[in-house]
Amino acid sequence: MSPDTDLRPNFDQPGQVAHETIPPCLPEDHISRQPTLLQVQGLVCGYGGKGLLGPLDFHLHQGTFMLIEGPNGVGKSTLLKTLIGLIPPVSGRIDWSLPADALRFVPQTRTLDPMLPATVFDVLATGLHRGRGLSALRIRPRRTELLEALEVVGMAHLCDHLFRELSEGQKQLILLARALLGKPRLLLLDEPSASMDPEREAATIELLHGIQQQLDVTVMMIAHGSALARSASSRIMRIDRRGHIAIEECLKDCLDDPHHTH
Ligand SMILES: Nc1ncnc2c1ncn2[C@@H]1O[C@H](COP(=O)(O)OP(=O)(O)OP(=O)(O)O)[C@@H](O)[C@H]1O
Repeated sequence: MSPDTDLRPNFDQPGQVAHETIPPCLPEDHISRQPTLLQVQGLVCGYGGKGLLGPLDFHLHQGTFMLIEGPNGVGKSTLLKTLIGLIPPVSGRIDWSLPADALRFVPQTRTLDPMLPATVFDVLATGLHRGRGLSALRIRPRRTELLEALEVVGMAHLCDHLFRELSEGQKQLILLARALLGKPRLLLLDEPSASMDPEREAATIELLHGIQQQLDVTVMMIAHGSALARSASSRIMRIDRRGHIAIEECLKDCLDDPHHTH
């Protein structure tokens, strides 16, 4: 992130966070003129060769804020994990046109080891690891760099605390700070505000919206029924109980996309 760009929302004064909807600021035809970062064709996601979701066809332009909604258990997390290669697709194609290290995934905190003997600093430092194995762990992070990322989410005071002793909402903010290290071009977030109070949730979505608008970072985020998240979004993917998707364009610019409903 550019040090000149102050995206800090009102984390310190939660009572003053505005709850009005966030106006989409991009010009109407701006997004469809942006490069396509992701093209998905006939994708079926699932486990052990058995389909859970799909077939899905959609694309993602740079600069999009895409919200993914759907009932529990339909496969939203499975979809994100399949897109980033953590789960092999049952069938179909996933074509990224940006390097893997430009993507950052923010998992649900409940998927993490509750006994993890790491401080917030340690967890954040893993956001700088590149490559595989022990060589990836030998990185010596600069404390100031990590503190700057923590300041963006209002958590710098927790830098030396044990990660496992934080609240779930605080953990979510730490994982978000970790995702902001380096220069991500795409953030994939699995319910980043699930455990947050309304003020923190509003500040987090305001922060993500600011990152998307000012740094041209593309966002793909799972969230359950958040009106604020909807208002920040330029596309909403709804997954129904049969594993089918419908994509709503919140700006008129993408309506020429032949894959926009399924
Ligand atoms: N490793 C796995 N092996 C087999 N099945 C799995 C695995 N992980 C998840 N599932 C199953 O896949 C289905 C979809 O799970 P997933 O977590 O993707 O749903 P979701 O839509 O993200 O749900 P929620 O909104 O509750 O987070 C669930 O029935 C789940 O039990």
